[in-house]
Amino acid sequence: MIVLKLGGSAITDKDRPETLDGAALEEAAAAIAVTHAAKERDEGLVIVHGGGSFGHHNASEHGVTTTEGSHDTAAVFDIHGAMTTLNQFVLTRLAEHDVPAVPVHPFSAAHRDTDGDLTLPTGQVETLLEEGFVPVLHGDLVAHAGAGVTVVSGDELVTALATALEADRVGLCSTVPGVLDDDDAVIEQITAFDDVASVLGESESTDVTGGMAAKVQTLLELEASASIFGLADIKAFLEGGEPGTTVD
Ligand SMILES: Nc1ncnc2c1ncn2[C@@H]1O[C@H](COP(=O)(O)OP(=O)(O)OP(=O)(O)O)[C@@H](O)[C@H]1O
Ligand SMILES: C=C(C)CCOP(=O)(O)O
Repeated sequence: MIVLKLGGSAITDKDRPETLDGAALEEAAAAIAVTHAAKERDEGLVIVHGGGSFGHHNASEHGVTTTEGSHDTAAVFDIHGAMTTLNQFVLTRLAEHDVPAVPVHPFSAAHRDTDGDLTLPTGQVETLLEEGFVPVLHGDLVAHAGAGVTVVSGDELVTALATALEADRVGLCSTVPGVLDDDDAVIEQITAFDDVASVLGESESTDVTGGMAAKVQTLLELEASASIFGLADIKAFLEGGEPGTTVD
Protein backbone atom coordinates (compact mmCIF):
# COMPACT_ATOMS: atom_id res chain seq x y z
CA MET A 1 0.00 0.00 0.00
CA ILE A 2 0.94 3.63 -0.42
CA VAL A 3 1.07 6.47 2.12
CA LEU A 4 0.90 9.90 0.47
CA LYS A 5 1.24 13.18 2.33
CA LEU A 6 -0.17 16.34 0.84
CA GLY A 7 1.98 19.02 2.44
CA GLY A 8 0.11 21.93 3.90
CA SER A 9 2.50 24.23 2.08
CA ALA A 10 1.40 22.66 -1.22
CA ILE A 11 -2.39 22.90 -0.78
CA THR A 12 -2.72 26.20 1.15
CA ASP A 13 -1.34 29.69 0.94
CA LYS A 14 0.96 29.30 3.93
CA ASP A 15 1.51 33.03 4.33
CA ARG A 16 -2.19 33.91 4.78
CA PRO A 17 -3.94 32.39 7.80
CA GLU A 18 -6.60 29.81 6.93
CA THR A 19 -6.37 30.32 3.16
CA LEU A 20 -6.76 27.35 0.86
CA ASP A 21 -4.89 27.11 -2.46
CA GLY A 22 -7.93 25.80 -4.30
CA ALA A 23 -6.14 25.35 -7.62
CA ALA A 24 -3.35 23.33 -6.02
CA LEU A 25 -5.79 21.11 -4.13
CA GLU A 26 -7.73 20.57 -7.34
CA GLU A 27 -4.52 19.53 -9.14
CA ALA A 28 -3.67 17.10 -6.34
CA ALA A 29 -7.18 15.61 -6.18
CA ALA A 30 -7.31 15.15 -9.96
CA ALA A 31 -3.92 13.38 -9.99
CA ILE A 32 -4.97 11.09 -7.12
CA ALA A 33 -8.31 10.32 -8.79
CA VAL A 34 -6.87 9.39 -12.16
CA THR A 35 -4.29 7.02 -10.71
CA HIS A 36 -6.60 5.57 -8.03
CA ALA A 37 -9.27 4.75 -10.61
CA ALA A 38 -6.71 2.98 -12.81
CA LYS A 39 -5.48 0.70 -10.01
CA GLU A 40 -6.70 -2.54 -8.57
CA ARG A 41 -8.96 -2.08 -5.55
CA ASP A 42 -6.56 -4.01 -3.34
CA GLU A 43 -3.71 -1.52 -3.70
CA GLY A 44 -4.57 0.67 -0.76
CA LEU A 45 -3.92 4.38 -0.48
CA VAL A 46 -3.77 6.33 2.78
CA ILE A 47 -3.59 10.12 2.54
CA VAL A 48 -2.23 12.39 5.26
CA HIS A 49 -2.34 16.15 4.90
CA GLY A 50 -0.43 18.81 6.74
CA GLY A 51 -1.56 22.18 8.00
CA GLY A 52 0.02 24.92 5.91
CA SER A 53 -1.88 28.09 6.80
CA PHE A 54 -4.38 26.03 8.82
CA GLY A 55 -3.11 24.87 12.22
CA HIS A 56 0.40 26.33 12.28
CA HIS A 57 -0.77 29.93 12.83
CA ASN A 58 -3.26 28.84 15.50
CA ALA A 59 -0.68 26.62 17.22
CA SER A 60 1.86 29.43 17.15
CA GLU A 61 -0.65 31.88 18.70
CA HIS A 62 -1.32 29.44 21.55
CA GLY A 63 2.38 28.60 21.99
CA VAL A 64 1.76 24.91 21.23
CA THR A 65 4.35 22.80 19.39
CA THR A 66 5.23 19.11 19.20
CA THR A 67 6.87 19.41 22.63
CA GLU A 68 5.26 22.51 24.26
CA GLY A 69 1.77 21.53 25.37
CA SER A 70 -1.37 23.29 26.57
CA HIS A 71 -4.29 22.53 28.87
CA ASP A 72 -6.43 25.30 27.37
CA THR A 73 -9.62 24.03 25.70
CA ALA A 74 -9.66 27.18 23.52
CA ALA A 75 -6.34 26.03 22.03
CA VAL A 76 -7.88 22.64 21.23
CA PHE A 77 -10.93 24.20 19.55
CA ASP A 78 -8.78 26.62 17.52
CA ILE A 79 -6.00 24.26 16.39
CA HIS A 80 -7.96 21.01 15.98
CA GLY A 81 -10.84 23.07 14.53
CA ALA A 82 -8.59 24.64 11.88
CA MET A 83 -7.26 21.21 10.92
CA THR A 84 -10.72 19.65 10.61
CA THR A 85 -11.79 22.62 8.47
CA LEU A 86 -8.91 21.95 6.07
CA ASN A 87 -9.71 18.22 6.23
CA GLN A 88 -13.27 19.01 5.05
CA PHE A 89 -11.88 20.92 2.06
CA VAL A 90 -9.60 17.99 1.16
CA LEU A 91 -12.36 15.38 1.55
CA THR A 92 -14.83 17.43 -0.45
CA ARG A 93 -12.41 17.94 -3.32
CA LEU A 94 -11.50 14.24 -3.40
CA ALA A 95 -15.20 13.27 -3.30
CA GLU A 96 -15.85 15.56 -6.28
CA HIS A 97 -13.34 13.39 -8.14
CA ASP A 98 -15.04 10.15 -6.96
CA VAL A 99 -12.19 9.18 -4.64
CA PRO A 100 -13.78 7.27 -1.70
CA ALA A 101 -11.99 9.42 0.89
CA VAL A 102 -13.10 9.38 4.55
CA PRO A 103 -11.73 11.19 7.62
CA VAL A 104 -9.66 9.73 10.46
CA HIS A 105 -8.93 12.42 13.07
CA PRO A 106 -5.73 11.73 15.03
CA PHE A 107 -6.94 13.79 18.04
CA SER A 108 -9.56 11.10 18.72
CA ALA A 109 -7.19 8.18 18.16
CA ALA A 110 -3.58 8.88 19.10
CA HIS A 111 -1.64 9.92 22.21
CA ARG A 112 1.89 10.60 23.43
CA ASP A 113 3.50 9.23 26.59
CA THR A 114 5.61 11.36 28.96
CA ASP A 115 8.64 10.91 26.68
CA GLY A 116 6.63 12.29 23.75
CA ASP A 117 6.52 8.92 21.98
CA LEU A 118 3.46 8.61 19.77
CA THR A 119 0.97 5.72 19.81
CA LEU A 120 -1.32 5.66 16.79
CA PRO A 121 -3.83 2.78 16.64
CA THR A 122 -4.34 1.71 13.00
CA GLY A 123 -7.10 -0.94 13.18
CA GLN A 124 -9.66 1.52 11.82
CA VAL A 125 -7.34 2.57 8.98
CA GLU A 126 -6.65 -1.06 8.02
CA THR A 127 -10.35 -1.94 8.08
CA LEU A 128 -11.27 1.12 6.02
CA LEU A 129 -8.60 0.14 3.48
CA GLU A 130 -9.94 -3.43 3.31
CA GLU A 131 -13.41 -2.01 2.71
CA GLY A 132 -12.16 0.04 -0.25
CA PHE A 133 -11.99 3.49 1.34
CA VAL A 134 -9.15 6.01 1.19
CA PRO A 135 -8.56 7.10 4.81
CA VAL A 136 -7.48 10.72 5.13
CA LEU A 137 -5.57 11.70 8.29
CA HIS A 138 -4.05 15.08 9.08
CA GLY A 139 -1.57 16.85 11.30
CA ASP A 140 -3.44 17.54 14.52
CA LEU A 141 -3.26 17.88 18.29
CA VAL A 142 -2.88 14.76 20.44
CA ALA A 143 -3.23 14.04 24.15
CA HIS A 144 0.25 14.17 25.71
CA ALA A 145 0.89 12.67 29.16
CA GLY A 146 2.13 15.41 31.50
CA ALA A 147 1.83 18.18 28.88
CA GLY A 148 -1.88 18.43 28.03
CA VAL A 149 -2.07 18.43 24.24
CA THR A 150 0.76 18.85 21.72
CA VAL A 151 0.98 19.00 17.94
CA VAL A 152 1.52 15.88 15.87
CA SER A 153 2.85 16.66 12.40
CA GLY A 154 1.61 14.96 9.28
CA ASP A 155 5.17 13.73 8.71
CA GLU A 156 5.17 11.93 12.06
CA LEU A 157 1.82 10.33 11.19
CA VAL A 158 3.22 9.25 7.81
CA THR A 159 6.10 7.37 9.44
CA ALA A 160 3.83 5.82 12.10
CA LEU A 161 1.35 4.65 9.44
CA ALA A 162 4.03 3.44 7.03
CA THR A 163 5.64 1.36 9.78
CA ALA A 164 2.40 -0.08 11.18
CA LEU A 165 0.91 -0.86 7.76
CA GLU A 166 4.23 -1.96 6.21
CA ALA A 167 3.77 0.51 3.38
CA ASP A 168 5.39 -0.34 0.06
CA ARG A 169 5.77 3.30 -0.93
CA VAL A 170 5.83 6.61 0.94
CA GLY A 171 5.54 9.98 -0.78
CA LEU A 172 5.53 13.54 0.53
CA CYS A 173 4.26 16.22 -1.78
CA SER A 174 5.43 19.67 -0.76
CA THR A 175 5.67 23.14 -2.24
CA VAL A 176 9.21 22.44 -3.50
CA PRO A 177 10.16 19.88 -6.21
CA GLY A 178 12.38 18.05 -3.70
CA VAL A 179 15.09 18.86 -1.17
CA LEU A 180 17.18 21.62 -2.72
CA ASP A 181 20.93 22.12 -2.50
CA ASP A 182 22.78 25.47 -2.23
CA ASP A 183 22.17 26.11 -5.95
CA ASP A 184 18.46 25.24 -5.66
CA ALA A 185 18.96 22.00 -7.57
CA VAL A 186 17.00 18.94 -6.41
CA ILE A 187 19.15 16.52 -4.39
CA GLU A 188 18.43 13.07 -5.82
CA GLN A 189 19.12 10.94 -2.77
CA ILE A 190 19.67 11.48 0.97
CA THR A 191 20.99 8.67 3.15
CA ALA A 192 22.42 10.60 6.12
CA PHE A 193 21.27 13.81 7.84
CA ASP A 194 24.78 15.18 8.26
CA ASP A 195 25.36 15.08 4.47
CA VAL A 196 22.62 17.66 3.93
CA ALA A 197 22.25 19.39 7.32
CA SER A 198 23.84 22.61 6.04
CA VAL A 199 21.16 23.14 3.34
CA LEU A 200 18.16 22.04 5.40
CA GLY A 201 16.15 24.81 6.97
CA GLU A 202 12.82 25.50 8.57
CA SER A 203 9.80 26.56 6.56
CA GLU A 204 9.85 30.18 5.35
CA SER A 205 6.34 30.59 6.78
CA THR A 206 4.88 30.08 10.27
CA ASP A 207 5.54 26.41 11.04
CA VAL A 208 5.57 24.76 14.46
CA THR A 209 6.81 21.37 13.23
CA GLY A 210 10.26 22.17 11.88
CA GLY A 211 10.07 22.48 8.07
CA MET A 212 12.34 20.50 5.77
CA ALA A 213 14.98 19.69 8.39
CA ALA A 214 12.44 17.91 10.62
CA LYS A 215 10.89 16.23 7.58
CA VAL A 216 14.17 14.67 6.44
CA GLN A 217 15.06 13.64 10.00
CA THR A 218 11.69 11.91 10.45
CA LEU A 219 11.92 10.13 7.10
CA LEU A 220 15.44 8.85 7.77
CA GLU A 221 14.01 6.97 10.78
CA LEU A 222 11.65 5.10 8.47
CA GLU A 223 12.57 1.62 7.26
CA ALA A 224 10.99 2.13 3.82
CA SER A 225 12.41 4.72 1.46
CA ALA A 226 10.39 7.88 0.90
CA SER A 227 10.14 10.45 -1.89
CA ILE A 228 9.79 14.22 -1.49
CA PHE A 229 8.44 15.94 -4.58
CA GLY A 230 6.24 18.78 -5.84
CA LEU A 231 2.60 18.93 -6.86
CA ALA A 232 3.33 18.25 -10.52
CA ASP A 233 4.88 14.88 -9.61
CA ILE A 234 1.99 13.28 -7.64
CA LYS A 235 0.88 11.31 -10.68
CA ALA A 236 4.41 10.11 -11.46
CA PHE A 237 4.84 8.96 -7.85
CA LEU A 238 1.48 7.16 -7.68
CA GLU A 239 2.26 5.44 -10.99
CA GLY A 240 5.40 3.91 -9.46
CA GLY A 241 8.07 6.51 -10.21
CA GLU A 242 10.57 8.07 -7.82
CA PRO A 243 10.37 11.80 -8.54
CA GLY A 244 12.17 14.48 -6.53
CA THR A 245 14.38 13.45 -3.62
CA THR A 246 14.57 9.88 -2.29
CA VAL A 247 15.28 9.62 1.44
CA ASP A 248 16.46 6.18 2.56
N1 LIG B 1 16.98 22.54 1.47
C1 LIG B 1 15.67 22.77 1.35
N2 LIG B 1 15.00 22.30 0.26
C2 LIG B 1 13.68 22.54 0.10
N3 LIG B 1 12.91 23.22 1.00
C3 LIG B 1 13.51 23.70 2.11
C4 LIG B 1 14.90 23.49 2.33
N4 LIG B 1 15.23 24.07 3.53
C5 LIG B 1 14.10 24.62 4.01
N5 LIG B 1 13.06 24.41 3.17
C6 LIG B 1 11.68 24.90 3.42
O1 LIG B 1 10.89 23.78 3.78
C7 LIG B 1 9.58 23.97 3.26
C8 LIG B 1 8.87 22.64 3.22
O2 LIG B 1 8.63 22.24 4.55
P1 LIG B 1 7.16 22.38 5.15
O3 LIG B 1 7.17 21.83 6.53
O4 LIG B 1 6.63 23.77 4.95
O5 LIG B 1 6.43 21.41 4.14
P2 LIG B 1 5.01 20.77 4.02
O6 LIG B 1 5.02 19.45 4.66
O7 LIG B 1 4.69 20.81 2.58
O8 LIG B 1 4.00 21.74 4.77
P3 LIG B 1 3.26 21.54 6.16
O9 LIG B 1 4.33 21.34 7.23
O10 LIG B 1 2.49 22.80 6.34
O11 LIG B 1 2.41 20.34 6.02
C9 LIG B 1 9.83 24.62 1.92
O12 LIG B 1 8.70 25.32 1.48
C10 LIG B 1 11.01 25.55 2.22
O13 LIG B 1 10.54 26.81 2.65
C1 LIG C 1 -0.02 22.56 13.21
C2 LIG C 1 -0.70 21.44 13.17
C3 LIG C 1 -1.83 21.31 14.09
C4 LIG C 1 -0.43 20.31 12.27
C5 LIG C 1 0.88 20.39 11.50
O1 LIG C 1 1.08 19.32 10.60
P1 LIG C 1 2.20 19.49 9.47
O2 LIG C 1 1.77 20.62 8.59
O3 LIG C 1 2.23 18.19 8.76
O4 LIG C 1 3.51 19.79 10.15
